[in-house]
Amino acid sequence: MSSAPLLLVVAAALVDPNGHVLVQRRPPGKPMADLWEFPGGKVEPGELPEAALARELREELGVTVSPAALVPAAFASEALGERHLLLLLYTLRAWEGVPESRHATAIDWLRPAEMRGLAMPPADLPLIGLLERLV
Ligand SMILES: Nc1nc2c([nH]c(=O)n2[C@@H]2O[C@H](COP(=O)(O)OP(=O)(O)OP(=O)(O)O)[C@@H](O)[C@H]2O)c(=O)[nH]1
Repeated sequence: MSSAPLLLVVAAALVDPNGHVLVQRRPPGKPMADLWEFPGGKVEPGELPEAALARELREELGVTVSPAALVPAAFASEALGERHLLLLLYTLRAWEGVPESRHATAIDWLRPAEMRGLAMPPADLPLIGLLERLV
């Protein structure tokens, strides 16, 4: 049986009242540079997933989020180099502040169907179809 250390990543689909979802473009110099992704990041040791995601959304977008507002939506499980990525995707419909790109080179609001034309990490591709049904 093969084994690889798990990398636990949390990400959010911020959904606006028109059913558009925020995506952001990864900056150059990071793995998967220039691909579009959902905001989020790694869960640090000892951190709860929802607290980690609220922290990432504050750092990356400058918004304040209640962990209780994060609704589990879907997950992806995908080999990532020598590790194995477990990506937990939440939906979020309420936050405080106006999202701005503090880390990403760009942000955009798209319907899930419109994401099919975007360059996104392989783990995200199956999540688009799931989001289409949820948003
Ligand atoms: N945030 C996010 N990460 C994703 C997505 N899809 C996906 O494969 N990943 C991968 O999950 C990992 C998350 O790492 P990250 O670099 O965003 O995490 P982080 O903010 O904690 O980064 P840091 O190490 O610079 O502090 C990366 O390998 C990234 O490519 C996604 O939609 N959103």
